[in-house]
Amino acid sequence: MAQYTRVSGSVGLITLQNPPVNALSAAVRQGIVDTVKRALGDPKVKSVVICGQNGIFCGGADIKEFGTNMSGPPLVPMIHAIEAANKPVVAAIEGSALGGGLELALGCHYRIAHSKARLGLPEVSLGLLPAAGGTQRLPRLIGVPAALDLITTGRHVTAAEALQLGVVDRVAEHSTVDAAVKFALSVAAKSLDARRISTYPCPRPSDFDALFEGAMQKVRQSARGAIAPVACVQAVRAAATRPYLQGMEREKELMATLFTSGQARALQYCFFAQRAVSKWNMPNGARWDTSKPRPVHKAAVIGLGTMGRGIAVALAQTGMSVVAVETQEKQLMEAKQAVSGMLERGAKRRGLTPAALHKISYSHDIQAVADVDLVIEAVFEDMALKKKVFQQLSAVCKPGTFLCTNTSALDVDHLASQTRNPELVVGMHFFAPAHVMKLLEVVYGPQSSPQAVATAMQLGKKMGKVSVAVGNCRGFVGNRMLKPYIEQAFFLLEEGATPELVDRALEEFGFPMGVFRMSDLSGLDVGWRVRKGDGLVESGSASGQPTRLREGRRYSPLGDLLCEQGRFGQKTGRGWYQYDKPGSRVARSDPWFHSFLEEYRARHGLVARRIDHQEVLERCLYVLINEGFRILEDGIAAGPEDIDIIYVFGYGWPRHRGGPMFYAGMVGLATVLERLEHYRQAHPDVPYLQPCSLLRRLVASGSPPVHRWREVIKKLHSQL
Ligand SMILES: CC/C=C/CC(=O)SCCNC(=O)CCNC(=O)[C@H](O)C(C)(C)COP(=O)(O)OP(=O)(O)OC[C@H]1O[C@@H](n2cnc3c(N)ncnc32)[C@H](O)[C@@H]1OP(=O)(O)O
Repeated sequence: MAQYTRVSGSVGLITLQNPPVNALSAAVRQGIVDTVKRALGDPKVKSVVICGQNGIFCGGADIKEFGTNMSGPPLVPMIHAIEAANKPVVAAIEGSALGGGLELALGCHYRIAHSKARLGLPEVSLGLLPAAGGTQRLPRLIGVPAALDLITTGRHVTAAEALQLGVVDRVAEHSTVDAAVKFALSVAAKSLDARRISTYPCPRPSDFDALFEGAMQKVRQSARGAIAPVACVQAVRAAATRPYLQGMEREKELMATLFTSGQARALQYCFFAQRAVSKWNMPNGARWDTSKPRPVHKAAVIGLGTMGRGIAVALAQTGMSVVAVETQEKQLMEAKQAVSGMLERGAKRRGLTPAALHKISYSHDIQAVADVDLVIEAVFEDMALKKKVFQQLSAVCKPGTFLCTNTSALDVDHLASQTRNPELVVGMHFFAPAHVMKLLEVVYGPQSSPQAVATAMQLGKKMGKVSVAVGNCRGFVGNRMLKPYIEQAFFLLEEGATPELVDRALEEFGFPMGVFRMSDLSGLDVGWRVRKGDGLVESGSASGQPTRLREGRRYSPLGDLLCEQGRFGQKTGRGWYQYDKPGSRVARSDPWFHSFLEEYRARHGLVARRIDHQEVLERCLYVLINEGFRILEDGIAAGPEDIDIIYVFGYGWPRHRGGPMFYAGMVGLATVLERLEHYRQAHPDVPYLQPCSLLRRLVASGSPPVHRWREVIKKLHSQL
């Protein structure tokens, strides 16, 4: 809806009203059409201001309407009518002007933004393009290079940057509506000839062809198969090469392809899934809206290895006081330097002074954490060591301190049992580098209090993370699903694939790195240590031939054999690939590994066969998805959205494919089930290929869309 009033005698004030973000729903669009008509027809009104209720101008088109039978007046003629008005129309931008919201403002003759407002055309992140004239007006207003940047990245700009770019005419420090009304009074009698952006010529840069070729190359590289960024470049190119109305036709044509695409559905699903995971609930009924977090003013990090350093940086950047503890003097000194460097670089990037530097105090004594509100333990991944740390923390910390562990797989309940107050213990599983990666798994056990979960979730949000609450099990959600995925990749090598082939298939699917390049980056020794701990590793050099079965299950010792040779990946300059030197990042095919693989196959009587990309994807991805269904069945994740967000934000799953569970729905659950059954028959010694009963049940109930899986899961749990 839109409210109409007349203010200051001659200004028609139109207020968009659709909480929480004044999205342009059918009712709002109708409201704008009606109120604009009223203002233009009122002889007492000499100029018009459009603003939004509750301090936010407009969050764009109503995304919930996409995929429905959209009714109500369309945006394009509505904005044209505003631009064509014979009375000045001023947009008063507070909070956000995004997508269709900014396009509406670009149709106005003037734009005034509050200094804290943010503006942008984020349609690309929803698999769309700004199709209400955004791709045609913005380049005319601010030039092609700047428009290309904003439209292809979807980034939000501050009011200051918007002013510098020429997106807005003025920035207001106090009431934007008051400033806009005052301004509207002052321009009431002025000619509008030079204020209609669609009439501007689009400036044609001298390096036109190189600019567009470069832009196209850039989006193709970074988009990894996403179609919207490519369409955005094409639409802006049309602005620079065609008259306005023809450009609008091209914009419409490109949007038509995007609007109904699977990628747009996937990206819009991700938008809502990201918001859904913040509304967490636990199997015991505790929920986000009934559990109050406790404020954290001072936090501590124990252990300043790579993870601890990143966590300390992320904590300090929230502005809170941080105590960083490392018992080894040398490591402490190195960490101090590294953390300061990270904070300084971070502040420089954001154009700030590194105030967070002074928020961190360092100590080698665990007693230093006595007065903190929350501790994050990030010592070496070793249960005995972590147990000891938790016993100490329980004795040292003031009553009520939350004790969190950054373990990536160990049993959080077991650590909780080492403390006097297990209800205060949760996992906070960060991803490396912890100050950069957006994902945080908040792991609760049966004893974790709702307040502990709420506090960890809120702290994660404060640290800029996308936090997902998950239950406690080996590897939690992300790493638990990764295990069968990696295992399949190893098996594919045994059967005839190469690391290059497997990685290419996964990278063409959209992962930034295939499984082997990723393994080289994170270090082969990490998994080796875990497998050793699990008693899976048999020494190959001693027996000459480690077996390929463990307790009746197929096992590939390939990773163990490479580790025995000291091939730990990038850090040693050798892994699944070779590198120019230790630490170098460019993976090159390694003839040594290829002959090693051939010898290995010969030794085990394995005959290499031709493996294609489809098999790589089906085996690696469907087995990971199958484990996702088991996780849902076990109640470790509350819904498919939680799993998808973990994979999109923590594991490089291509966002335009919506996350593994959404992808399964797109492929068709019956197809996933059939292919798993097929591979299970071919590999009866791989239990992970056994389709999970939830998947069978979903297929039996007609493969409902992903947003209806929770009903089936609920029914399943109530029957258990
Ligand atoms: C015809 C096709 C035309 C397309 C052009 C477009 O305009 S496409 C839409 C472009 N707009 C966007 O992409 C903006 C999306 N929204 C945001 O980025 C943020 O919500 C915000 C506006 C910056 C506000 O952020 P904040 O953190 O304050 O709130 P939330 O993100 O949690 O959102 C609050 C609730 O509002 C819902 N919501 C937000 N934007 C929209 C929208 N455009 N349409 C519908 N719903 C929207 C969001 O889902 C939250 O809902 P809850 O139910 O409370 O979870």
